[in-house]
Amino acid sequence: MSKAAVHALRAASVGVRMHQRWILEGVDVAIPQAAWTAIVGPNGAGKSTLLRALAGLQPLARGHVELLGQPLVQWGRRAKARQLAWLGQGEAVPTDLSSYDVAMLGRLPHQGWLATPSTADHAAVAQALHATHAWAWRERPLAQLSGGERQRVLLARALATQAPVLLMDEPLANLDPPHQSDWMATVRQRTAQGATAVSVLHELGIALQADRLIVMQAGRVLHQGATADAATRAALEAVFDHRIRVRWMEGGWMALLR
Ligand SMILES: Nc1ncnc2c1ncn2[C@@H]1O[C@H](COP(=O)(O)OP(=O)(O)OP(=O)(O)O)[C@@H](O)[C@H]1O
Repeated sequence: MSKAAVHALRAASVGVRMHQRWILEGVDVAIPQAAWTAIVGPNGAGKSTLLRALAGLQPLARGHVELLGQPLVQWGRRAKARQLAWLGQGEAVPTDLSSYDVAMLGRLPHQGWLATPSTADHAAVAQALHATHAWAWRERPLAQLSGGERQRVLLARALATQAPVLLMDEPLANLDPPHQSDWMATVRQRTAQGATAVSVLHELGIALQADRLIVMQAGRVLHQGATADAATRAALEAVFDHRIRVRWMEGGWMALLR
């Protein structure tokens, strides 16, 4: 198979059960490389669970997931951590660590046991903290930052990994509009360089800027496809009971509340 045909991630017949309930059922998704895919849908649709399943963080009752053409379960822990960076929701992070050291945690998969960070590690951390505009407070502990500032440091940690696949669950939580825009620019820049980004988003105006959407409803994938396709935008309106309208305005697709 050519490299271009290998998906960054693929889920086949994935089912997740929790407390005697199917949370995901019969989920098939194919996520192409070098593109930004947004996972959208109402509360409780299973978006975070799908993202966790794609990251190998969610035990599956059925089906399997492949990362870059190889079953996820066959990847070694460190090898997987170098390929796949994760930004979760409300993650427990030691808040006494400085922002710089938190971002450096993203370099762990590249470092040997007890090795001091290399020049490449420091360069990756500096680049990531600049990209999220968090460099100015690199010496401050996470505990002393606001919610949005903390989120930008956690995003820097994920970016510092420099993994080809980046999974982000509600990455815009607490970010003000300029920093949402910066996040989008960073994602576009990374995907232009060949990386793959997958993000769970509630901000539909931003999700509509993604290359592709996975539209979820009640534990199933209702639709997946290019944002440019009318069928994808119709699925988005349908999954929210037509309480939103997607319209072309000022050179882009916008979601308007009804
Ligand atoms: N630990 C758990 N035990 C039982 N049910 C769970 C658990 N975690 C999530 N669920 C249920 O699984 C379903 C999907 O949850 P998930 O967090 O994936 O949805 P989501 O689409 O990300 O929602 P939201 O938009 O509200 O963040 C929900 O009905 C939720 O109540």
